[in-house]
Amino acid sequence: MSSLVLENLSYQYNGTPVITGLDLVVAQDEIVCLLGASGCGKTTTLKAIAGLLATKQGKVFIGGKLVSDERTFLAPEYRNIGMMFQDYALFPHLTVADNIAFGLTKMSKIQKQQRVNEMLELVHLVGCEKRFPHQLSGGQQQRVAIARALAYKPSLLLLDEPFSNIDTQVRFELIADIRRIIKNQQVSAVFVTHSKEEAFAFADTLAIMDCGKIAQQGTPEQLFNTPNSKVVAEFLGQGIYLDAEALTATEYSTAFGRVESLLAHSHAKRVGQLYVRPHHLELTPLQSKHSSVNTVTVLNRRFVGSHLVYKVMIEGQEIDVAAQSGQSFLVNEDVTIRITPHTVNFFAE
Ligand SMILES: Nc1ncnc2c1ncn2[C@@H]1O[C@H](COP(=O)(O)OP(=O)(O)OP(=O)(O)O)[C@@H](O)[C@H]1O
Repeated sequence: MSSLVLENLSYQYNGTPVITGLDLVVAQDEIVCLLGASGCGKTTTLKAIAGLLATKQGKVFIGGKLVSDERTFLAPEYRNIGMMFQDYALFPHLTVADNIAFGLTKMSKIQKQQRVNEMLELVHLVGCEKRFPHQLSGGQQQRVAIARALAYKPSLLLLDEPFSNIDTQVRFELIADIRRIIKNQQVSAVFVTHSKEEAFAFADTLAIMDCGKIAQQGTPEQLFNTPNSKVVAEFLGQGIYLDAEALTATEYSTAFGRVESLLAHSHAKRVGQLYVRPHHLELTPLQSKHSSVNTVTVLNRRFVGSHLVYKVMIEGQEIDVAAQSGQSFLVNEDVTIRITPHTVNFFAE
């Protein structure tokens, strides 16, 4: 059974549509990340799932139970969800232990103590139970927040930008840690972030939002390699578009020569654009002194530790291309560019 199902969900703020017929399925124990441009409706979707706002159009099912439709509205406290929202920070006047125990209203004192101890162990904060939030680091505070959200064993966890206040140096360690904790508790989660890197590190699947709907849902690899639309491709890639014509199921003609696809595609329309990412491009020393279609000029070079990155201009669009090992080009040097065989993203016009 799915942990969460949103069916044709819509919501408007003062007559302005924000969510428009959104469908989403979250499987048991799955961590799904809602990603999308600022203002596309991610937090609104999370609030609708939580019951922090009432959606009258569409259905919300949590653990198979209908919690919201045009006639039904179950208040947040009856939805069996744990929340880790930025606005739901820790209570500053309560100790770590009391923060974790806050939602455990139906338990005896001994049961509460046991559960708090279990949670402290889970989040590696044994010994910190008497401290107050201001006596903890940002990462430790987030661990208390996740312990509090998980303490009453919710079936679904909702996380809104939980890592945005954490220093980048420790952020990815914390993400790995919290992912481990969630997986250990076998709970499903919906997570909202602006950051692709956080989403890749934390989620099992990504759901890219656009125009109030889910444009595509899948694993990071699926979305990265086979985006179903330009919106998804652009959201995950730093690529450029090249005019192209599909010659066969695996071959395309561009101004930069023929491009081979490692995956066959069927095409209803042959004319369109290829979305080409930096790692599909290869620079080599100029093969001929006479300028050819495959010649570009190095605009800029940048050392990034393990290799050099060159900025070049292709059909009026700038793109960064990583150098092959041992290669070195100068700024203003003309070089030959090649599009290597890859799983092409072709969008017909
Ligand atoms: N209480 C409100 N009243 C009116 N409009 C609102 C309200 N809350 C949000 N909005 C608008 O609804 C749209 C979606 O907001 P939402 O916060 O869901 O977006 P988001 O994708 O989470 O954005 P961000 O990534 O910037 O946090 C935005 O245009 C926002 O200005």
